Amino acid sequence: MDQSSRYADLSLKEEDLIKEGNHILVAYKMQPKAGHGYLEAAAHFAAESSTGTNVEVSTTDDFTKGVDALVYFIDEAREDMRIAYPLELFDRNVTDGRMMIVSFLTLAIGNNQGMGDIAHAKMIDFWLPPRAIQLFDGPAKDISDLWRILGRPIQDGGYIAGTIIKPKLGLRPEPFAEAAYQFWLGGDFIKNDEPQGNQVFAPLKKTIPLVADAMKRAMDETGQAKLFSANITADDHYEMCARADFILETFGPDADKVAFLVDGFVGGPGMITTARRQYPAQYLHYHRAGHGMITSPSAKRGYTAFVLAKIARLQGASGIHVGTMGYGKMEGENDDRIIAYMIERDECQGPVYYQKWYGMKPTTPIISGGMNALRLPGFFENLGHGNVINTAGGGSYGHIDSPAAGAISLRQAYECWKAKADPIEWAKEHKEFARAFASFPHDADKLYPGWREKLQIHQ
Ligand SMILES: O=C(COP(=O)(O)O)[C@H](O)[C@H](O)COP(=O)(O)O
Ligand SMILES: [Mg+2]
Repeated sequence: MDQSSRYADLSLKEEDLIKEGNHILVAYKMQPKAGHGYLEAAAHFAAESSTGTNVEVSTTDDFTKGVDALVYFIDEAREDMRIAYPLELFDRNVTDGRMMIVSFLTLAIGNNQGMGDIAHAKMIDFWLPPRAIQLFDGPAKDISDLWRILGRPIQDGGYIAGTIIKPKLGLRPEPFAEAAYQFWLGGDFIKNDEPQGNQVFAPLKKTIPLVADAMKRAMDETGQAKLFSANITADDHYEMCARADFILETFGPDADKVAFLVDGFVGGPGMITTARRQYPAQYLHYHRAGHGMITSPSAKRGYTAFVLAKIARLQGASGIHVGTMGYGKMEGENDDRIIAYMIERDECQGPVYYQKWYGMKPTTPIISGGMNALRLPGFFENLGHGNVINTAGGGSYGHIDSPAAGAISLRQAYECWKAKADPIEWAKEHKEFARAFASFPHDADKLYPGWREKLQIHQ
């Protein structure tokens, strides 16, 4: 059945839809299956994503038609399909009238992902009108809160040197806390790796008090504040809150230095929102492990990493991983910097839409995955600033001198980039940075050929 007379209106202009502000606009890369016309398939897609199904139903009335999603633009050659979703379509909370991201996802990227006449469709961008921005929680805490704790300026407070406790699993409580202490002697921020929680060999109730003690000792030793991002991920929100409450109580007077890490992609929006609403005084760290199943450029369905990050800001993530833009071990490209810009700025051009955030707090780009001091100068150069949290697991615990030396090498890499210095020259004056060359010789060979001779290292 061709539904294009009802679910498509190509006379609608994007700029008018934006001016009027009554719709959420969504851009997809869509290809119908062979034998299906583009507009016909697009209209069916819009029907299935809003009020319709594949046949006319007798219960439809005139009001229903007023909340249809409408295809307003197609460019078949570029697989470009854009749909306007009326705001009224989206489910709102009974308790406080706010919007929920689950409703956006069930409509805009729900059933339409498994339709018989669609070969593939991937969401590449979306635009929210001012009213929708008002109706999402947004972050409660942001990077300026961390800078304040670290005693830095709350604007442009700069690079936060972090790590992930490694090995990923298999440390018992004492060695775990010792690994944390060793890094904190040189660095600012530690996060649980995303699968670390309450394994039988490292019970949370035994590990966390030791980590809190390690933090205290490291702060006494260095005279600096330290930060810990604790994983509270759990299927059951009562379990999640039990973990969070125990952690806050245990850190006691240092509880302001605790962030909560939630595995938000596998755990889902409910987990993020529960953490956001139950603990608005804590920095909320969104770990996105698993996202590659749909965001990978090789995946033709789902949505992009850019879309995921934008969703995370709406939900209230204080920070989310944005990859390493081609400088680390995970998939990514230099121009992924647009992901960081969209979540940290008050307005920004996305791949399709120009989004204004109307003062919603920013979400920190968290840079993680195979990073070390040698890779950082290029990374900062590409991004254009260093106001990020960077967690380098291997880059810290893989430093041949110590985790503290690893941490110091990261900060020196940031200082090197800020000074616009040549990394080899910088290494001559900065020992820990120099020792990163010997620690990660494959990277050194690739990024700084001839480094051995120039630094007079013979091994
Ligand atoms: O454990 C790590 C990094 O460890 P290491 O620093 O030793 O590589 C993170 O889970 C990845 O960063 C996830 O990727 P992303 O940040 O892209 O989501
Ligand atoms: Mg990890």
